[in-house]
Amino acid sequence: MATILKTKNVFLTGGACGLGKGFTDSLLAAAARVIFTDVNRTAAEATEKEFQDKYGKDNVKFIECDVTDGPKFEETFQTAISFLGHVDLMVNNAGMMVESKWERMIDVNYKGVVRGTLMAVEHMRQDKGGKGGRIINISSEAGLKEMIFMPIYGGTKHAVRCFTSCLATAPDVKAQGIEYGTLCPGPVDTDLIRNLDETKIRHSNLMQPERLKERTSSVERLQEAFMKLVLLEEMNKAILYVDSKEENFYEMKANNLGPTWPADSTDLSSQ
Ligand SMILES: NC(=O)c1ccc[n+]([C@@H]2O[C@H](COP(=O)([O-])OP(=O)(O)OC[C@H]3O[C@@H](n4cnc5c(N)ncnc54)[C@H](O)[C@@H]3O)[C@@H](O)[C@H]2O)c1
Ligand SMILES: CCCCC[C@H](O)/C=C/C=C\C/C=C\C/C=C\CCCC(=O)O
Repeated sequence: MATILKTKNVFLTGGACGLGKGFTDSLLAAAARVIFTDVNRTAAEATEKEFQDKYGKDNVKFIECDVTDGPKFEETFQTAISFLGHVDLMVNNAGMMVESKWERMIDVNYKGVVRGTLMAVEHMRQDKGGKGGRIINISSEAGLKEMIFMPIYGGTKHAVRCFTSCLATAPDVKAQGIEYGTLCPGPVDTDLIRNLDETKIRHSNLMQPERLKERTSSVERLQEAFMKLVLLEEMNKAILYVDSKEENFYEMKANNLGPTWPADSTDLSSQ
């Protein structure tokens, strides 16, 4: 795997725990170099040490940064560029699911992803002197369907999917030399879905823990799906939906989800 990674210099948000930690592990195992951020310093420092021992000190570094803090996020991204030379894979993963903290959740889950994406685009775009690259944003099954338990979380995840797919189908995408992909996991066994009470989701009395358990994937399964996305020969417009019930992953393309307007504006760029 080490030799076929197109993108080796990675910036990932929310890498201390859960999926972000899993994705970082898989990228490092494939010989990438990763800078990851998080707000949880204690967990992140333990993760940094674990990965530095496993993959070498020069290959992974943690920088404390909250994705809702614009100036700090910008400064952290510039530090990452100095450390790596350039960033060619941006993974906007940091997220939370606490319906009662809905303003914070919109800031983290949507504004944090938009901020990270726009920063990476400015750095990567070949039509402005960059080297190109890939941007993967983490949405959710709740970004594809309406889930009564999580209307605001789901709204942020629909927004992430829509935003990413709009950029992927824009007329200047080829000139930018950037590919945009979205990962949409169903429930995964991380802290995000533990202790689901009324502060975290709505109608928690209707949530049947055994049914949730049946539908829950392991972090390892999501690592496999993530690497499938990373290793696609052509990734632009890909939306990878991971359902725990199926053996396979569902790969969709941005404009397979429904009509877009214009139908696909990337076609307009060649006219
Ligand atoms: N676990 C699931 O069922 C599931 C399903 C679909 C999508 N997702 C998405 O996957 C992503 C990762 O979630 P997870 O399940 O690993 O959750 P998690 O809670 O285990 O990990 C999230 C990480 O993000 C960090 N983080 C939170 N707010 C941050 C901020 N403002 N700035 C920087 N870092 C921050 C946390 O400290 C934590 O380390 C999220 O975007 C989540 O919405 C999770
Ligand atoms: C409550 C799980 C939160 C997971 C959030 C994550 O982003 C993924 C969401 C995708 C689907 C979650 C939707 C519903 C939960 C699944 C099964 C619950 C079964 C509920 C029941 O029938 O009791």
